[in-house]
Amino acid sequence: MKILSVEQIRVADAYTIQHEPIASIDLMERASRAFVNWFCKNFETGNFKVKIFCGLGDNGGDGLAIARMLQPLGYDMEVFVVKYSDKTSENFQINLKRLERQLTIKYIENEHFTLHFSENDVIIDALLGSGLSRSIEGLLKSVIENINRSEVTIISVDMPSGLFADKSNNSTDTIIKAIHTVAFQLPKLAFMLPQNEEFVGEWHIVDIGLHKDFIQNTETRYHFSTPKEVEKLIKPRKKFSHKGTFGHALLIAGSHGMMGAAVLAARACMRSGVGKLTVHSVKSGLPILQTLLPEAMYWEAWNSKSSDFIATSFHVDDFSNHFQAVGVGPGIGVNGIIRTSLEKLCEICRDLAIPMVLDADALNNFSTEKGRSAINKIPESSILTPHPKEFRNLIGKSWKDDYEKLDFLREFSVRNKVIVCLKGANTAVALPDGTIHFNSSGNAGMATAGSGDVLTGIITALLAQGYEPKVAAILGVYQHGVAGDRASERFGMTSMMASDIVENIRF
Ligand SMILES: NC(=O)C1=CN([C@@H]2O[C@H](COP(=O)(O)OP(=O)(O)OC[C@H]3O[C@@H](n4cnc5c(N)ncnc54)[C@H](OP(=O)(O)O)[C@@H]3O)[C@@H](O)[C@H]2O)[C@@H](O)CC1
Ligand SMILES: [K+]
Repeated sequence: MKILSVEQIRVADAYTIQHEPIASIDLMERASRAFVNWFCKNFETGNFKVKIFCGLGDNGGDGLAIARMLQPLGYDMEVFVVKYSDKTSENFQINLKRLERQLTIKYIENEHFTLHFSENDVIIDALLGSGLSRSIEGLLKSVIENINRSEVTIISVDMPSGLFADKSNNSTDTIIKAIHTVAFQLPKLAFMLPQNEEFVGEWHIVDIGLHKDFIQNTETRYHFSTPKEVEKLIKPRKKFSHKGTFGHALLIAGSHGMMGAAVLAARACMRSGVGKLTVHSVKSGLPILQTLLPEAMYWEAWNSKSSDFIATSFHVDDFSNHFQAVGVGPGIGVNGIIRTSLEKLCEICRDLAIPMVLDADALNNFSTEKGRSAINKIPESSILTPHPKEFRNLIGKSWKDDYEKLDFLREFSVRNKVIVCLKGANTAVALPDGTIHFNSSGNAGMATAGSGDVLTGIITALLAQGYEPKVAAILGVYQHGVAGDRASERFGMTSMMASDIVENIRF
């Protein structure tokens, strides 16, 4: 699903009006109806009051139409219009007249207002939507502060009022803190970013019938990977396939005391459909791995200078005609010898066109001063899976906000021609073509030790099975999240562990 900018949505709106064709006020009616349908499904009538706060633009117009539609359905309504300006939109005016025939509207015109909220109230926020052009001040600010203090359920129409859809707010800005945001047609970039979580709450999309041709033909750098879109990427298994069909993966993981990382990645790899798996790790890991994962083969770090970590001088002959994918990093440790091994490994994979996943310590080894100058050795189209701190170390600089983080992410991915999965809620998968794809699955319970190792295993398995790197990254991140969601259903977010994620992988 595309994420369009405010400007693009405005054009989509105009295009729909012209080409469907539909009158602007009727499109507003359709949008409001879509909101009402969502609302009725989620909030049955009962012992509560719905308090709608309307601004003076089209978001306010939506609010007035919503009030008109909800009242006959049995909701106890109270409608407030905040008169912060003399300017109103035409659709607002039309809907004001329509509603005045049905309900008494209360006006908030100056700072001398008092609002009373009771516990069960539900507030619908239709003060400002995508037309926000500056930080909120004055009367609107006072009203929003009052609403936020109420601690009742707040539902925002299209946008939490005061939040910019595709750029950063100032840290001191006044913004509605919604529990739910019901957005029209497409999500906004702001919804994807951790910094906005407290304002957006849980977000939902309702279809308002914006013109499909326009959306299809509009270019955007941001996408939200919906379950439907991603699940289509899974290749069905054919009846006459054999283990060779699904590739042989090599996982380079673990060190003395860090064998759990290797086990998690390896188990996830096997659960994700790889034909054969070899794990390359330290000698002391052999009994651990062979006991916990008899399905995998073991390749001992054969000339390591220390038995504690992998420091193999990789040789091309060990790879050619052997492996279809290499995943490297979980628990391997960081030092100059390991980095040299990694550089050699990158060289071999590049020469033999073996796709790679680099995670955790593989990335940390490229995050030292010397390491950073060797980043160009990572083969094109490799998949890197850092969490934000690893990414910060990799690029050697911090970002001032989540928007700048996305810029750095895109820059890094385009410059190095690699795919970067920046882990977090809505993991952002940055492709070398400059696009960023946000993931839709997963939960906060996945922020637990070993969760990243599981992802490495999943993506490595997909690469070995011949999935294109960008598909492997988007699909792998999604399936990892789905497995995490299943694990949290069973154990709860607090109690789930990375091995529960592995056991819930299902392709
Ligand atoms: N997209 C679609 O297809 C559809 C969209 N629809 C709806 O339209 C909404 C967008 O409507 P909109 O453009 O009228 O913007 P909205 O946010 O209501 O207010 C703009 C007004 O507020 C003003 N203003 C701005 N910032 C301000 C501030 N800080 N403090 C005070 N004032 C401020 C601004 O004034 P100005 O910047 O010009 O001075 C202008 O007068 C969208 O979110 C959705 O709900 C649906 O109805 C149908 C389909
Ligand atoms: K709003």
